[in-house]
Amino acid sequence: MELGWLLWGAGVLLLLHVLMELSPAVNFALRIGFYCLLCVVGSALAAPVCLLVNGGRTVKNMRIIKTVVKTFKYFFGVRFEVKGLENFEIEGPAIIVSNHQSILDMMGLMEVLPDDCVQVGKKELMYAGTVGLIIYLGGVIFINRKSTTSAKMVMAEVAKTMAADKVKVWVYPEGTRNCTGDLLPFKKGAFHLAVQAQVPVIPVVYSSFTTFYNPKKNLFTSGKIKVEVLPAIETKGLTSGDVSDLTDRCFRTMRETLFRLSGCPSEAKDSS
Ligand SMILES: CCCCCCCC/C=C\CCCCCCCC(=O)SCCNC(=O)CCNC(=O)[C@H](O)C(C)(C)COP(=O)(O)OP(=O)(O)OC[C@H]1O[C@@H](n2cnc3c(N)ncnc32)[C@H](O)[C@@H]1OP(=O)(O)O
Ligand SMILES: CCCCCCCC/C=C\CCCCCCCC(=O)OC[C@@H](O)COP(=O)(O)O
Repeated sequence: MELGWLLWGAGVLLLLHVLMELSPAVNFALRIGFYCLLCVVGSALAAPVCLLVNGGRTVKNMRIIKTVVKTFKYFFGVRFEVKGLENFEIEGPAIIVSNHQSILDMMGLMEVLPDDCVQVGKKELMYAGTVGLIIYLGGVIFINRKSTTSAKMVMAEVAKTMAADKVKVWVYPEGTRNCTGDLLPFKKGAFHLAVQAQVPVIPVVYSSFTTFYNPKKNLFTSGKIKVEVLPAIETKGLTSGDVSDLTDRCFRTMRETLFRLSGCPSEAKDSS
């Protein structure tokens, strides 16, 4: 009886292995599926711990979430090379802006996430089962991207509470995932927020994943991601009239850094 089960198990594993060898699409789907499974199971395990330790929705839960997510990279052979962490050492609130390539960014996010920092996320994530629950417990700010008015209202509220709660806020200013090796134009919400709260903007750039991760080509192998935390950009004294300039300045600095870290400026520019 037990031998039967063992043989079945071995058979299924062998079949999966053969399928993965034969078909890049299956290989890719299984690896991404495994990533999602890790997220779902990790969240299910972390949620009760968050509730027991911190009692509910609070940014303190991010430490627990971070501990769990930081183990994921070992399953996929993803390595991080981080520079400039000292630029996070700013007392009190700040807006952190970074590029967003894939759902895999959650690993990169947790790799460098400073204490007392919440992210801005689309509200649909709240309904992603246990992942939605853990994101809620971590204090993520949910916005409705389809309604600029309501998103702006949420962000204005955040500007008011940032100083009181002394939290940093992490925004993906591209507003969506983008895995082309270039940046999408930045939305202005993050920069309005920084100016309204008169707090610095800290750009963070992740090198392009294109060499080891490309959903269109079913590519997902091991690889190295370079991360650089750039010096803070002050916003003291800026007004809403300066937001466009601030956005452009940040965009240009981050784009240059992206190309430098990815080591293939011409290729990245071509694909834009
Ligand atoms: C234990 C195991 C666990 C495993 C599981 C892992 C869990 C990990 C745990 C935890 C991590 C959680 C991580 C979550 C990650 C989520 C990622 C996402 O979901 S990314 C998508 C959503 N994020 C964004 O979209 C933000 C960026 N977007 C913005 O900031 C936009 O600006 C937004 C949404 C506020 C408005 O977007 P518009 O599409 O309407 O575009 P615009 O051009 O920016 O705004 C239109 C006009 O409104 C003005 N405006 C915008 N914001 C304003 C403001 N606050 N005040 C005044 N005017 C404003 C602008 O200046 C513009 O006007 P003029 O064109 O310049 O005239
Ligand atoms: C028992 C419940 C069953 C529910 C199944 C839920 C499945 C969820 C599984 C895994 C999710 C893992 C992803 C972790 C969080 C990813 C955050 C993220 O990167 O969101 C994308 C968003 O930034 C941009 O959205 P779009 O590029 O505009 O789209």
